[in-house]
Amino acid sequence: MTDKQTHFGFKTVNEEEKAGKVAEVFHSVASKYDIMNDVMSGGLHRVWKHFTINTARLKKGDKVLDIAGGTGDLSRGWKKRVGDKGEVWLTDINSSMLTVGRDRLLNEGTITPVALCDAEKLPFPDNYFNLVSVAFGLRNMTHKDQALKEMYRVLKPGGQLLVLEFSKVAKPLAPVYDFYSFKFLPTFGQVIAQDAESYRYLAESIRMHPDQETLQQLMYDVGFDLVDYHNLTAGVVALHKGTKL
Ligand SMILES: C[S@@+](CC[C@H](N)C(=O)[O-])C[C@H]1O[C@@H](n2cnc3c(N)ncnc32)[C@H](O)[C@@H]1O
Repeated sequence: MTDKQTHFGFKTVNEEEKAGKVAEVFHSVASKYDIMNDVMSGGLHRVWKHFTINTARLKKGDKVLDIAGGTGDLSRGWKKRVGDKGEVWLTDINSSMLTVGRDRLLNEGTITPVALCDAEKLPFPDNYFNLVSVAFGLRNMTHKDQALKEMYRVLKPGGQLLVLEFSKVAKPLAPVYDFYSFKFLPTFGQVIAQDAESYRYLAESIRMHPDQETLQQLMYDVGFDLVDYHNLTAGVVALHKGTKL
């Protein structure tokens, strides 16, 4: 792999191709995204997100940026935490995912601003947010370091970044997890979303994502302090926390 190439699942692609390929995945799955999440994780994604929302250092009136927010699960939780005086931005690079998220929040009576934007080039001022979150999004970004730098830039001093992402599962579980990921996920994808390929990408992209310690180091490298992580479901997922001092 040259330094102008990157991973798209197990494939090596030119860097400028990756965002387009990721976009195809999420345009394709947007309408079935929520039901697929429940089926694939047996509802566990709700527990992981609940844990994330409860972990955050937030108070009423705070400002929160939900990056790669998709269908809005975290944004909804953030809005409850910060109240009507707070500000929660639901953002995503993908118009299909963002439209589903915006409509869903509006239908539930959650009024919150929405922005279509790339995490690697955030359209927000420096030192603005008390909290930035990214759930299951970092894995899909071409330049993770650039995206993390942007998250750091828009946080206020004292602000917190929360990264919820698939991670490296505990060794004894790996064979079962691999069997499930590569045999069952594409089949669920085919039956429910008529798209096996996107769910094969999901399984592959998880394997190519940095493990717990590597992501922790990446966060330190871009400037975060007090970086630690909490494994959930034996490391299927990890919640990384970092603070901008
Ligand atoms: C698996 S979904 C996660 C959605 C939501 N956060 C959740 O936890 O259910 C990943 C999201 O990342 C978004 N995404 C991928 N690359 C991105 C980028 N460079 N900037 C912003 N969003 C991105 C996709 O469009 C997609 O909506």
